[in-house]
Amino acid sequence: MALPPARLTVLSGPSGVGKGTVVAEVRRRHPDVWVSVSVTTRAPRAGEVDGEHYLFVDGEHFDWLVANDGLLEWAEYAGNRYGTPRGPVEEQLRVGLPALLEIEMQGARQVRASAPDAQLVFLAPPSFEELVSRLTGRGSEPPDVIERRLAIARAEMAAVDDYDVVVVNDDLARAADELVLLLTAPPAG
Ligand SMILES: Nc1nc2c(ncn2[C@@H]2O[C@H](COP(=O)(O)OP(=O)(O)O)[C@@H](O)[C@H]2O)c(=O)[nH]1
Ligand SMILES: Nc1ncnc2c1ncn2[C@@H]1O[C@H](COP(=O)(O)OP(=O)(O)O)[C@@H](O)[C@H]1O
Repeated sequence: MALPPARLTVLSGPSGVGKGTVVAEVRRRHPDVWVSVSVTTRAPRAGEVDGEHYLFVDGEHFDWLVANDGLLEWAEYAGNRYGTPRGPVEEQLRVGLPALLEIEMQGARQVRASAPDAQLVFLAPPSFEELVSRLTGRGSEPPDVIERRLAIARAEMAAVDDYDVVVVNDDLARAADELVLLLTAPPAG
């Protein structure tokens, strides 16, 4: 009997909603869940490890990856570029295993266009006020960067209908459980 096709799942949501926290919780409970490591031109934050949180590259390296079709999708976000290395995702799906991308909205749309079977999950905050408080409380960005991210967040919240599923990140454990179920759910149809 043929195995069901492996699923590509995209998790998006506004900055500060808790994408990184939910994905970390999923991996803590299920270390076997495979999550793509993106390349970015953004500078590492304190505590971020090259090759683990991101592959930190300069603009020239990023250009080279784009020119050589090395990225499955990429986007500019708040003044930096981010992209998903194509090879590891394709290999994961080729051997029949689920793959998770944690990326922003423009990238999610590119994935939808190139892989119509991909499942798009939107991680939503319990309220906009809670989003502001999480983003401010994280303390990793100066006020002007927070303002810029909140402006993008408003647009992102308005695009929720583009997604297949909405997971509300109120209770961390519940949100992580929901995401695990979605990752392993067979594709519809
Ligand atoms: N399109 C795209 N977006 C990405 C990728 N990697 C990360 N992002 C998104 O880029 C945005 C900014 O990421 P980051 O600077 O790490 O900030 P944070 O998500 O607020 O902690 C977030 O919405 C990420 O989901 C990628 O490979 N492609
Ligand atoms: N379910 C939750 N309840 C309360 N705080 C949360 C929850 N999930 C995440 N946070 C907090 O919100 C802040 C932003 O989370 P983070 O994972 O960095 O967001 P993102 O990756 O979406 O930008 C962090 O300080 C994190 O501890």
